[in-house]
Amino acid sequence: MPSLEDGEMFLPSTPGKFKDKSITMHRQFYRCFASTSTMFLWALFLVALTAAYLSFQSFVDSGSRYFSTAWGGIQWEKQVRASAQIRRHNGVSVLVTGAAGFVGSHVSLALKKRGDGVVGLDNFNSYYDPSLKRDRRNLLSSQNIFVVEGDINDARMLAKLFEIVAFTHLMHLAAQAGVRYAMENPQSYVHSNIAGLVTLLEACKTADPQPAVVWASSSSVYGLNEKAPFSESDRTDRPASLYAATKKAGEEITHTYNHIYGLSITGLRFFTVYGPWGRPDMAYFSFTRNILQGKPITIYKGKNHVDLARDFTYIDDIVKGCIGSLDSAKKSTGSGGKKRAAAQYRIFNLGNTSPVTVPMMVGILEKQLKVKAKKHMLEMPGNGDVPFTHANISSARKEFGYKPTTDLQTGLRKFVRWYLSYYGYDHGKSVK
Ligand SMILES: O=C(O)[C@H]1O[C@H](OP(=O)(O)OP(=O)(O)OC[C@H]2O[C@@H](n3ccc(=O)[nH]c3=O)[C@H](O)[C@@H]2O)[C@H](O)[C@@H](O)[C@@H]1O
Repeated sequence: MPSLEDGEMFLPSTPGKFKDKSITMHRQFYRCFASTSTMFLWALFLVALTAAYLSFQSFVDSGSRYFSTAWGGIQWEKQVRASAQIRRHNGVSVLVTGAAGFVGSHVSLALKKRGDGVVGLDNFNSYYDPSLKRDRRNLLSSQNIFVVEGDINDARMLAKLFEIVAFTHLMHLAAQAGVRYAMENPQSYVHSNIAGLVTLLEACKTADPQPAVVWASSSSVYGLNEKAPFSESDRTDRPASLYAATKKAGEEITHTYNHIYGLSITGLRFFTVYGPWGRPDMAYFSFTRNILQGKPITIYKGKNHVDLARDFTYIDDIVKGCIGSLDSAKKSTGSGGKKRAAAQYRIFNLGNTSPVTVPMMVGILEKQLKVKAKKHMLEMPGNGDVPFTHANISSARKEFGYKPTTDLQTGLRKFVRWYLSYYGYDHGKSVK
């Protein structure tokens, strides 16, 4: 291939009578021109290279800003180590993601209480009032549990945590929750429940030792399943919401990490967990707030005016299920990112086994609050809801003796007592 330096290519193909002199002049001119162009091209190339480098740097910087720089440093490492310290014989050290969340905070406290090492991780996002998350965090720190402020998508931060502490277990409870919000902000589900999960599993796979992973799936994976009660072997390939689809995807994703890298995996399908320090986006919580504020509540009705029903499960029962799963989990089998032997893969329903209709749940709240609700009935919109849930829990019972003991009436009484002590009985006017 001729190059720009090859002046010959610009010469006339048929030489004329002024050939000698003019050709020499032409050659000099074209040589000069050609070398200038080459230099120009090189300069352009260097400028482009520098620009690419600079924009990459700013991308990395903005990435770490996005993940917040609230982690790192000697003091931070000291807090992580202290929090991870095991204080009982045969204890475990657990990294709890979503530790400032509803289930995460309860599980963290229960583990710490029995002498296990616990390090929390939470990004304190604003899906619901972050001040409730901060208050849960304060509760945890009063029990010497340190909650790292960070995102499960931050691979560098995760690598650092696994470098500092040889976690025996990961209790992964961080997620974008909520069935209906998925229509408003679908990307947040992909960010936390898919991308975040993969980042976390990558960190677990390379950690040495690899932790055993216990994580929160959801009863929503049963989707349009009509066979009741729901068993783990029932169909889960017809999710009704994007939330459910990301949880189902999580079950498949964790399976691949189990299969390829030897991670021990236990997925827990939670059934509408409720209780003190709960999530304000859930129906029992927002209904309580609205009833106290004298505002109307919307109660969805299924097809043919059938009442919707949920297998509401009290938080203390869920905590027992989480700890039972953790204690019965076998070790991961991989090391150095390689599987050494087949590893355990389990999925359990953690429900209450006695569904209650939403109007009955409202009736219990009215009694506890001693206020009548202003009910607004609405046909269930096509927003991802399912008509009912009902757990078969025989697998969890057999494997680690899971046995829920709190009925909805008792559980809601405890919730209402907490709600009033936290927000006050002023019809929620000073709701945080
Ligand atoms: O167990 C699960 O898998 C899921 O349980 C809950 O999801 P959901 O059962 O929909 O809980 P709520 O949002 O509290 O709704 C409970 C019931 O109240 C109904 N509802 C909700 C809101 C409302 O304004 N009106 C109303 O009638 C819903 O249709 C549903 O039947 C959680 O929000 C999910 O994160 C969790 O994964």
